[in-house]
Amino acid sequence: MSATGPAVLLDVRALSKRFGDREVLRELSLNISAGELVAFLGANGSGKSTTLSAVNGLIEADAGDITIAGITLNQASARRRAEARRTAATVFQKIHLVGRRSVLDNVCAGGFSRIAWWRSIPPLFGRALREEAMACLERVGLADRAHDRAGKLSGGQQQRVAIARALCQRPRLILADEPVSALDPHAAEDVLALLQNLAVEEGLGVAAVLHQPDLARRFAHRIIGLRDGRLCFDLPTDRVSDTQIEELYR
Ligand SMILES: Nc1ncnc2c1ncn2[C@@H]1O[C@H](COP(=O)(O)OP(=O)(O)OP(=O)(O)O)[C@@H](O)[C@H]1O
Repeated sequence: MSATGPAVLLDVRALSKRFGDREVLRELSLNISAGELVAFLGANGSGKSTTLSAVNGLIEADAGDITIAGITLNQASARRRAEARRTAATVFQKIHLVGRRSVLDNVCAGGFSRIAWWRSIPPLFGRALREEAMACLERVGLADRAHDRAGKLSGGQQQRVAIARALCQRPRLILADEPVSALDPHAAEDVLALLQNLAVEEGLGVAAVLHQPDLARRFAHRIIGLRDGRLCFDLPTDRVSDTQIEELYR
């Protein structure tokens, strides 16, 4: 925390993106600070995933600036850009674990950017990486499943493993794109409670695209509402009215 408040980990300014003749993001500006979970709500096609994809580098925006942990991507050297991108770890709805490998091996994959390529084969993972991966599993409450095959775990547990893998990247920011859409209500609550805890207890910034306004209300500190690629509102959760949320989906 600086003298002026929590560190801004993500600052997006006037981000615009077109796919063909369709304007998907229209001068979108927002930020996320350390210690907060920010939910993104909006109807299908409103630009939520495109926003996160521009931040994590899966797509390139047409205009605007993205600053991650103080590094403005389009002004930085390739090395600094890579450093900024490592600071932001992404968790997807589709979990993409290697089901036949152990939970621990899957989590180790989060640390691959820090190790020599020839060490990224499970028998060659170093002890330090395995210990760090185990610590990440402890943070998500799954250390006791470290040696099980990942494919044996429930959907909710697998998403927690994916979060542990993201943590093994040593991020300051987690970008979660529909992290609970494939989960039952109980597992969804567990995953959001975990993401909230990582924000509050560990000071990470968390951006979570959600399709469940009720979960956003319960777990997010702030809600950003998008409609047709524009910001509709960006408010602390307790100041968002039901009408504002309904209007997003009309
Ligand atoms: N790679 C792409 N090529 C062409 N159009 C795309 C591409 N990615 C997204 N779009 C379009 O951009 C618009 C915004 O998509 P985006 O996935 O960001 O919306 P969203 O708010 O996340 O929606 P959803 O809730 O359905 O996931 C949609 O109309 C989508 O079809």
